[in-house]
Amino acid sequence: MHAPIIKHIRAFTVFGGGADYHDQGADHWIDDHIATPMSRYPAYRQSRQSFGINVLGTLVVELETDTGVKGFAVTTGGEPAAYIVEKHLARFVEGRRVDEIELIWDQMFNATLYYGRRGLVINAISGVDLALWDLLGQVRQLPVHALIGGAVRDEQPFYATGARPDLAKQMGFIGGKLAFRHNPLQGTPGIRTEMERLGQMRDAVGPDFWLMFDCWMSMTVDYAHQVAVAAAEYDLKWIEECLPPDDYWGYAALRKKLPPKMLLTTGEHEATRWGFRMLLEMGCCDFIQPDVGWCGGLTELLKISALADAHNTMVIPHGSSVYSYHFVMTRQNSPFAEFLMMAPKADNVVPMFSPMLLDEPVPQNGLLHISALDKPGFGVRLSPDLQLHRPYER
Ligand SMILES: C[C@H](O)[C@H](O)[C@@H](O)[C@@H](O)C(=O)O
Ligand SMILES: [Mg+2]
Repeated sequence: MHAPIIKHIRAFTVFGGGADYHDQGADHWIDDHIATPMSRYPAYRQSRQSFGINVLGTLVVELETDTGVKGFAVTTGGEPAAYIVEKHLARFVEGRRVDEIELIWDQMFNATLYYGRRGLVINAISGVDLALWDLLGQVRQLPVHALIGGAVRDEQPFYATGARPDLAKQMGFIGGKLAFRHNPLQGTPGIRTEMERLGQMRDAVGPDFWLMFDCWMSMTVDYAHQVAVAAAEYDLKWIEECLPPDDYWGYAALRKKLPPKMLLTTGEHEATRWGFRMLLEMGCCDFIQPDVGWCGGLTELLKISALADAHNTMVIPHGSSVYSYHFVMTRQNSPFAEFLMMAPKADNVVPMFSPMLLDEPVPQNGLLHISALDKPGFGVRLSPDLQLHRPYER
């Protein structure tokens, strides 16, 4: 069968939620005193937007074939990522067949190796890769999960990340992940305050509902160890991304001295199979959490997943809407997934990349059924109401 040729790739930017989901309005739980590596500076403790967490905005990558079929994807990256797509990556995409995804990925990665390897460049490559998978699904009229081996389960359970694990339990989620809000400089008093919150949540949700802390790269090994020891009393299930992504040695040391049963997780700011090989081979964590929009896209996540499986390690992707839902449905070592509560008070379920995607599915009673992912590609459409800007039009 003749595979259509990709005639155009276009890179747009847009602000206001969506893939850059930290780009929210005021009074949102996701920007309320959450500890970060910048928390050592009091001026940057109240709001992550104050130090620029939402400075990039969303990158929208659109592909169009010579037969007029379109595919798209969104990720974090904004205008600098759009520059990389239009000025550098486009030459490896335009003129290729829609089914040359591996070849395109290899050329994009190796052509940017001298300045890429992780971060923004890999975000841009991820955006192109996800758009390629969406386009292939549109051309073949198949959902992405059917292109990568098919579902291994009928429905997928989710835990919820947000300020209200007590409400998440009522909504049917299997666990609740709280954002940690104190940093090492706030010492024991800060830990005490967090344990009061954790204890109240444990009382509210009972003994079996999972409770976790997300620490967003904000701690030292010693402080993370103190937090873990204190949180063991409340049966914290895992402590997440407590150290900077490059501190593989710190993660390995911390993991050796965590309380029994408590898991150590990380990976959302790691990239490519090589970065995750470091995490796996150095024994940094109990399971990995790649973001499919930041780690290299679906093509790379499939490689990362196989490597993790060989290490008997689960892959629980960082919340990334439909771009990870299709993936987790097809992997035995991804038995549950994350859902980020994007309602400002974390008190109801709204689509994660709202308001950018039409037909974006959400878990119902904490579960996503495979039938919710039956449309071609990733099964979503770009909202026509978006103010798209193409900064580097060719
Ligand atoms: C809730 C965390 O602070 C981050 O905002 C979140 O994006 C990420 O770390 C997560 O695991 O969901
Ligand atoms: Mg996290």
